[in-house]
Amino acid sequence: MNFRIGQGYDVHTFGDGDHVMLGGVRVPHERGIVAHSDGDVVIHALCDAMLGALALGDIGRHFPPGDPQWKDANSLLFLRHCNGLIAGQGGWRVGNADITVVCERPKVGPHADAMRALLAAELGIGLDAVSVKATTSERMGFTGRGEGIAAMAVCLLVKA
Ligand SMILES: Nc1ccn([C@@H]2O[C@H](COP(=O)(O)O)[C@@H](O)[C@H]2O)c(=O)n1
Ligand SMILES: C[C@@]1(CO)OP(=O)(O)OP(=O)(O)OC[C@H]1O
Repeated sequence: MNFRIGQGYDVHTFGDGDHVMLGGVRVPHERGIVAHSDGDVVIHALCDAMLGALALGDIGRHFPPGDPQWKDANSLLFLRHCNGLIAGQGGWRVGNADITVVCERPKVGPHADAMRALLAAELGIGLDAVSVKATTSERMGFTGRGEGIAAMAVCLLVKA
């Protein structure tokens, strides 16, 4: 078995709106997200981790932020594309992924299992191979002040 590891990080600011997309799940919130796509920081961080594991650049290289075709795009499209990309590099797949969301609110915990199920299904891997966690910043910094939301992802790619 061959292994590669990658990490990813993404941040978006809160803006007008009534929900945030996290891990493909619509989470009700009194703010929305400012982004070119749907601004799903969980998926963006995961895509960057998958791309990084094979040194394939980053999400902005594959889906340029100025490209109108990605306006309001569902980020699951990006994940599907990245999963196909790594498979096409000789048969890599995600062995497991571990994601941490950083925000004071919304509460992520009640939605984490739905995110895990969606991401695992999209990647074609087991539920136990996808972890979604959350933490606050104890009211410090930009996430602590509620200005934005961040996510970090680590993933292991495996190939027989
Ligand atoms: N947006 C968030 C933030 C945190 N949680 C859950 O609360 C726990 C405690 O967070 P601390 O930052 O005080 O350590 C954390 O372990 C998560 O279970 C959450 O669901 N959503
Ligand atoms: C996802 C893309 C797609 O245009 O744009 P955004 O939704 O703004 O997200 P970001 O993580 O800032 O940049 C990456 C872009 O590829």
